[in-house]
Amino acid sequence: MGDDGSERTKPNILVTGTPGVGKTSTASLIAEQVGLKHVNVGDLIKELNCYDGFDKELDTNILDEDKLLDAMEVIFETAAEEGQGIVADYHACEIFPERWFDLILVLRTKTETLFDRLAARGYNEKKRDENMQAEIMQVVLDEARESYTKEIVHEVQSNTIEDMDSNVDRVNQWTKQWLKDNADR
Ligand SMILES: Nc1ncnc2c1ncn2[C@@H]1O[C@H](COP(=O)(O)OP(=O)(O)OP(=O)(O)O)[C@@H](O)[C@H]1O
Repeated sequence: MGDDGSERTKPNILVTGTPGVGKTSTASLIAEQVGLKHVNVGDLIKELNCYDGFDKELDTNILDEDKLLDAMEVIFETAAEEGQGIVADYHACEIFPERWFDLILVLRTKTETLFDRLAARGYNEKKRDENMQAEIMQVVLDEARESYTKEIVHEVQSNTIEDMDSNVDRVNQWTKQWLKDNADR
C-alpha cells in the first residue's frame, strides 16, 4: 500500500457540509447501498474523547486534531489492507490529508430548509444563525475547493429526500466507474 493511497482497491469518500445539511443521513445510505464502511467523524471524536480543553467564548470543546488524525489513520490503513473503502462524514474537510479521499461530496441546503432543520434540533438562535451564515457564505465548499483537487470536489443539493436518493445514486455510479478505472489494482 503506497503512502498516497494509490493502491487502494476501493475508494474513500468524504461527505461534508454545514451542520444539518444531511451528511450523516446521506453517508449512512451510501455505506449501505455502495458497500463502504461508514466513519461518522463527530461520533468518533466523542467516543475517543479527542478534546484538548474547552473554549468558553465559543461554548464548545476544542478538538485534539492530532489524536483524531492518528486514530483515523489506523482506521484508513486497516480498511485499505482489508480491501474496504470508507465513507466518512464531517462538517469540515481541510484537517484531513488530501491522500485519504477520492471524492469529496459537499452537500448544500437552502437557507429556509436549513433553518427548519436546525430549529427542529433545538439549536439556539446564535448557533442557528452562525450555521446559516456559514451555509450562505459557502464556507465548507470553499474550504473543500482550497484543500482538494477541484475535479474530486462535487457540490450537490440536499433539500429533499429525492435529492438524497439522487446523491446516493450518483455516488453509486461514480464508485462503479472508479472500480472499472482501477480494476487492475
Ligand atoms: N436531503 C434531505 N431531505 C430531507 N431531510 C433531510 C435531508 N438531509 C437531512 N435531512 C434531515 O435533516 C436532519 C439533519 O440531518 P443529518 O443529521 O444527516 O445532518 P448532518 O449534516 O449530518 O448534521 P451534523 O453536522 O450536525 O451531524 C435530519 O433530521 C435528517 O433526517
